[in-house]
Amino acid sequence: MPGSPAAAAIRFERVGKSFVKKGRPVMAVQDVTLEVPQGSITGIIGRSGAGKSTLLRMVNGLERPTEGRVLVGGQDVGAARGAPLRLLRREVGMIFQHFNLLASRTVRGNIALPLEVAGVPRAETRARVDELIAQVGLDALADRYPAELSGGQKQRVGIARALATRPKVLLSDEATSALDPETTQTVLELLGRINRELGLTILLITHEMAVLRDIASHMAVIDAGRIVEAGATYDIFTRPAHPTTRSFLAGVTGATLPAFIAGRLLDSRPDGPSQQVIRVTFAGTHATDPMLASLATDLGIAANILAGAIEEVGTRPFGNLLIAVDAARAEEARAHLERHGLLTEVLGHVR
Ligand SMILES: Nc1ncnc2c1ncn2[C@@H]1O[C@H](COP(=O)(O)OP(=O)(O)OP(=O)(O)O)[C@@H](O)[C@H]1O
Repeated sequence: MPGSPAAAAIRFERVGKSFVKKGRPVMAVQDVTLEVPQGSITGIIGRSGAGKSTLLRMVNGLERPTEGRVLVGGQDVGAARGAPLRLLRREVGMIFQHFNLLASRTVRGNIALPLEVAGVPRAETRARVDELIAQVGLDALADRYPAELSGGQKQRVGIARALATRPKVLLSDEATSALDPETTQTVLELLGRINRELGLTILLITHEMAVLRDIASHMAVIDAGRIVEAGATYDIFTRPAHPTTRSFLAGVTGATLPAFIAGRLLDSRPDGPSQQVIRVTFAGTHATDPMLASLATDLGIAANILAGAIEEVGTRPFGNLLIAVDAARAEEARAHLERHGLLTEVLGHVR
């Protein structure tokens, strides 16, 4: 049941976290209420310093909230101490941007580490490590040292190590930020497969919208410590409500304004004849052509197409079309498009 504690793998309840920095209090996280659905891949996006790491570190008890609670599997992480906290931490694996591998240990040795710490018998550890190595596709590299591995291979070791204690939740702190685009894709695919096959809930933080587009079913946008927008990734990509979300999206949606228009774009309508530049977004596979044709035949409004692209969020398509119409008729045109289920956003005006 959505909204019930049982459906959430992680719940943030009015969470706040303040630090003292140079003698002054800094609110890193403020009044965050958020549910991470069981079995989801949920992404939190924000700029540098927005509070992403702090939020993530409260999930495994590396930081404690100064207000509110963080619940993992219904248990209050901030209130746990000693043995119960250690048990909770075993339920929460974590992977890092810079992998955090021990240089002195082989792939096998790194993956075995959390099992050794947990006091798992040697034979059992060995069998489990073999299983993990196969799971992340590192069979040929089991006896190599981190210095002999590529970034993508190191992150696979990080993932295997994080999975060793069979956690219910995996936290990912910018896990692909240090990787090239191709390697990023292979690591994201691995995370997607683990999520599906093990039913593992993944909570990731990123500053890249493309990461969310490719693997997150749910997402939240954090700005200056506060969640400004949260929901299903597809809904947010197709109907972004907050300016911060829109500015993140501007970089990843396929349709961008041609430079010769972007350079001339005015915020408000100038005096004299002008055109309004509009972004039209359509979800699903609806074609916009008939809509533009009907703009012309029904209303006699001609639209100039400036750019267009079909995007995919997960496996669901949505389209983006940038058009310019006579500013005097623009309101009518947008109302017509909206009536037919398309979303419109005014980007500006050109003379
Ligand atoms: N241990 C700490 N002591 C003092 N201030 C801190 C501490 N940890 C974080 N902060 C401050 O809290 C705010 C949020 O930091 P946080 O690292 O959570 O942001 P972030 O979104 O993860 O940024 P980045 O992407 O750069 O890592 C920043 O102003 C940061 O300086």
